[in-house]
Amino acid sequence: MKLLISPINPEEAIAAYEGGADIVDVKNPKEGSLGANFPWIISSVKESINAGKPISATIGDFNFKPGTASLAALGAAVAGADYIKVGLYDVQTEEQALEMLTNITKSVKNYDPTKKVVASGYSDYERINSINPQLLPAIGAKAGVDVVMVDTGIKDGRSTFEFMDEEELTKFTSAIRAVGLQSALAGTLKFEDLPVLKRIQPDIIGVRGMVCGGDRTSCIKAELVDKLKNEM
Ligand SMILES: O=C[C@H](O)COP(=O)(O)O
Repeated sequence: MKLLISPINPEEAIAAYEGGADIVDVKNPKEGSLGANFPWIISSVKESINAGKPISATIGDFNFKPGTASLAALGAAVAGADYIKVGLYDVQTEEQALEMLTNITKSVKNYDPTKKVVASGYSDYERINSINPQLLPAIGAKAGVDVVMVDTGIKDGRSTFEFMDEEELTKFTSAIRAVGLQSALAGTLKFEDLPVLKRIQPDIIGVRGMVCGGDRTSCIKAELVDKLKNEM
């Protein structure tokens, strides 16, 4: 399993990097679960770790706006992100998800085919009226994305494990593997979730709150990233 850590600025990115993060994921929690940060923050995070690890950037919790999302995705790629992550938040149907992901992927890969697109659904999809993430492996494969993920849409302390149990998450990651893509799990993961995460074996786990000491509005601590990396 690779470890994706979500800093909000270069200082936190250095802590994530020094603690041993495999992917440094720039986001802006003030604008939502997968809130987008500014292009200059993405670039400065990349510089701060001297491009020592891949950079990921979230482009937002999107509604059905394929054009806006494609332009945002290109912006993140130009700013230096190696992984471009989109949240299918106010997207309800398979047709909408496919149109979003196909155009985002085209926009990113036309610019640089080595960049990776991450399609994120939400484990708490029922409370935000979003698409069921179990539909995303097939849609993601059709659209040409690289990674399919789940996170929580509402950051109120409830974990992905409260909305999807081990069996559902195993089904999700197996379906992703079966179509040749990588899987990522996130959403208020905790140290005590590590045994079940090791059984599920996603390719990537994504965290913030866990390495801030439990409060995601606090800051990332290198020693907690290091502890997590060791326990993984
Ligand atoms: O991509 C990962 C998210 O930032 C997870 O954040 P969280 O662990 O605070 O839910």
